[in-house]
Amino acid sequence: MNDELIIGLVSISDRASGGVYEDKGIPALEEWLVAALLSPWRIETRLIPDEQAVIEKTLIELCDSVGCHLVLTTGGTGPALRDVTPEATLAVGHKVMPGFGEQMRQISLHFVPTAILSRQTAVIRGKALILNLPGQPKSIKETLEGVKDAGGKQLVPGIFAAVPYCIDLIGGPYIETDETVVKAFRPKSAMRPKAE
Ligand SMILES: Nc1ncnc2c1ncn2[C@@H]1O[C@H](COP(=O)(O)OP(=O)(O)OP(=O)(O)O)[C@@H](O)[C@H]1O
Ligand SMILES: Nc1nc2c(c(=O)[nH]1)N[C@H]1C(S)=C(S)[C@@H](COP(=O)(O)O)O[C@H]1N2
Repeated sequence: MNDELIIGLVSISDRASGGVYEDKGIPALEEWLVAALLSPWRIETRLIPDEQAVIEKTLIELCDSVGCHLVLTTGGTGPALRDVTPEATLAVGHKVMPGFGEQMRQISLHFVPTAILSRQTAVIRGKALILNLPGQPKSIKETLEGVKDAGGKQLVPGIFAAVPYCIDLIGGPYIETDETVVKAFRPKSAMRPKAE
């Protein structure tokens, strides 16, 4: 089916990939996507260590060979010596998309003061959008969905709000979301009537 969104999920963790602890990154990403996406999608997953060459090779394979439209990474974006996910992402990108990292830090500051230690970025490689998310499994939902008050009112939009239109612009499938999880923003001219 050619309107199916192919999503690469990459968990970058020395300890999870080495079997020291169970990987919670990929399950957290998948669980969030199940709740958020209404249009057809499938995932390709990779669990790898914090090695720049391995991260670059994995991102290139997912974009160029698997044909992912969207690649979400988790982990390796802090200041520690082995945290090199942003460097690998920038090395394989054709265009830098700095707004995603800026928005993630805005969101995360509502949860932790150490959000300023995060170096998440995003790039376009060919027809794929690659997005870095923080490593803490709970931060995946926080950054994708944004900040809501106790009544569910959106205070700061999540970064996923901008993903469907970005994928439209790079020639990928039309993504529809569950608005109670995340509302996709598109200009009126780019909206399609909702499927009944
Ligand atoms: N894939 C994962 N599964 C479960 N917990 C994780 C995972 N990645 C990170 N975490 C948790 O989030 C914290 C911050 O993530 P970060 O990417 O900075 O990991 P780290 O401290 O560099 O260690 P490692 O690369 O070995 O996971 C970790 O210390 C760990 O508690
Ligand atoms: N939403 C959210 N963002 C967050 C965090 C968090 O707990 N929640 N942790 C911060 C911390 S402590 C660090 S070091 C950076 C980088 O995280 P990473 O190395 O796990 O990718 O993300 C930050 N962003």
